[in-house]
Amino acid sequence: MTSSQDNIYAKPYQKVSDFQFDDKVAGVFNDMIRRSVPGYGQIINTIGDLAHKNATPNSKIYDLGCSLGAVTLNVRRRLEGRNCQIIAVDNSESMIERCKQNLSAYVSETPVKLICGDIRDIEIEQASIVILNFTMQFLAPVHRERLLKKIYDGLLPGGILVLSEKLYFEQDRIQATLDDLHLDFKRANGYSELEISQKRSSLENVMKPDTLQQHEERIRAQGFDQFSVWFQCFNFASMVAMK
Ligand SMILES: C[S@@+](CC[C@H](N)C(=O)[O-])C[C@H]1O[C@@H](n2cnc3c(N)ncnc32)[C@H](O)[C@@H]1O
Ligand SMILES: O=C(O)C(=O)C[C@]1(C(=O)O)C=C[C@@H](O)C=C1
Repeated sequence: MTSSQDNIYAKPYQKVSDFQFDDKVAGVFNDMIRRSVPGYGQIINTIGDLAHKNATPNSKIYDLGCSLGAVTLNVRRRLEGRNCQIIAVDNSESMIERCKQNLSAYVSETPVKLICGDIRDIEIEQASIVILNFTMQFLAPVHRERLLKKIYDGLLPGGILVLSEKLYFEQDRIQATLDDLHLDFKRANGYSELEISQKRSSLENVMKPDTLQQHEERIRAQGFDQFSVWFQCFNFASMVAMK
């Protein structure tokens, strides 16, 4: 997957506008997410492993908030001979356009239905796996419970949800420490203090992280039988929930 280097926040802005998944972001997104989210590459690969182990024959797999298709591409390679279909959804036209190109670069027997739309509006059915990889954090908190309920209802018995999110911690020293380690990760990946602070301002109104406890309680409240964090680095985690 090609991507230019992210220098969107490198020059000073008088007023930083709210973060959007527009054409500018889509053009650098692969670089941006790899330099911003610790463990991103490992999470993508492991979602492929989870798909390989859990996708049942003739079922559907949903990649909600698919961006450039990193999850879909990895999962698609791991579904050999199972007659599955992947449904990949994003409401950013720029992301969907690029995702389409990325998917067409490889041949696969598994069909992908690419939908440009809101994940709150799409139907989920016959699913063995639903993946929300750093997407739900961008949905206003009031919409999160209904989305999880819809996912639970659309999963087949034994189906799984993979949910990756940035976390917030109520213990103030833990929050400050993990946040600082995350910022060091960004610094080590070449982001300047200006880039870090302007990106932070732009995300403030649009990305609202929950605590791990909020995630677990809300997920279990929908009926999921089993829940665990399977990956965490600083304030980024990936969870798995089983129906
Ligand atoms: C951080 S990115 C996800 C990264 C991607 N899953 C990956 O693993 O590379 C969040 C994506 O969710 C999409 N998104 C945010 N809210 C959405 C919504 N309500 N409906 C559909 N897509 C949404 C954004 O356009 C963006 O592409
Ligand atoms: O929290 C941050 O500082 C981030 O940059 C995180 C994050 C994310 O978790 O999705 C935010 C926006 C971009 O999509 C890439 C990374």
